[in-house]
Formats: sequence, structure tokens, C-alpha cells
Amino acid sequence: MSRADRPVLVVAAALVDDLDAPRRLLAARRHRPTALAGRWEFPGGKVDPGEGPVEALHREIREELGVEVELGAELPGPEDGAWPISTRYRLRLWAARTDGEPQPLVEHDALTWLEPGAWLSVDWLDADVAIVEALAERARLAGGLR
Ligand SMILES: Nc1nc2c([nH]c(=O)n2[C@H]2C[C@H](O)[C@@H](COP(=O)(O)OP(=O)(O)OP(=O)(O)O)O2)c(=O)[nH]1
Repeated sequence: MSRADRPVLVVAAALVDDLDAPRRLLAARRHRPTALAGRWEFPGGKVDPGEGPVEALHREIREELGVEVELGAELPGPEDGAWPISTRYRLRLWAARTDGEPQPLVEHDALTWLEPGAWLSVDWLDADVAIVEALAERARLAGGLR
């Protein structure tokens, strides 16, 4: 597979209130592009050339939410640890927490902390629904996301 054909890696954070006993999950509402506007996602974005995934994640969260995060466990997906989200992109997701106050600075026009049992109550991007389900299951079964 040439570099051009290879899916682009997107990294994102499942921000929770507590990595050991997660109750609330942060969802972010996109305001662009038009096709995705109004849908909810995990904050994050594409890894730049020459950048490591974790480095990219800290950069994206700083740019998009204006906070520093502590990372917890990665939620591995079914394709070499990544989640297929479209033909062009695949996503790696880490649990995270912050002492800061996340703000919707660039990509998003709203943030919401989803309460326990209501993690699926917003209109997530299509590919994210299965990921949120897996995250909720993992948080419940493993007793945390550290
Ligand atoms: N950030 C993020 N993107 C997701 C999620 N689920 C999902 O399908 N995607 C898609 C939406 C976009 O097509 C793509 C990520 O692109 P992005 O627009 O967030 O990347 P970026 O911040 O680097 O954006 P840009 O500077 O290139 O505009 O992955 C998710 O939970 N979080």
C-alpha cells in the first residue's frame, strides 16, 4: 500500500471525570465541515507527518479545548488496535482526564459532560457509536480507564 492509499490516523481523547471511577464523559459538537456539523465526537484530529500519536493527541487537545490532559488506557479497536471510521481514516482513542476547564475553541461549538448511563444520548458521528459502547463496557467491566 503506498503512503497515499494508507488510511490517515486520527487520534482522540475520551475525557472522563475520573480515570479510576469514570462517571462523566465529554462529548464535543462539531461545527465544520457542513456534512458533520451538529454531530458529536471525541475531541482530537489527524496526526501530522513526523509526529507521534500521543504527541499529536496532546497538541490537538491543547488546540481544541485549551487544556492539558493526563492519559489513561487506550481503547484498542479491531484493526491493529485502531477503529475504522471511514475508508480514509482510522482512529486511536485514549481515556484522559484534566484539571482544567475544557472550552470549545476551534472545531466545536459546544461541549457537554454526559452523565452515567447517558453516554449515548447525543447524536455521535456514525462511526463513534460502537466506540462509545465499547468504552462504556470497558469502563464498567474493568472498573476504570487507567
Ligand atoms: N476528531 C475526531 N474525528 C472523528 C471522530 N469520529 C470520526 O469519524 N471522525 C472523523 C471526522 C473527520 O472526518 C476525521 C478527523 O478529522 P478532524 O477534522 O477532526 O482532524 P483535524 O482536527 O486534524 O482537522 P483539520 O485541521 O485537518 O481540519 O475523522 C472523533 O470521534 N473525533
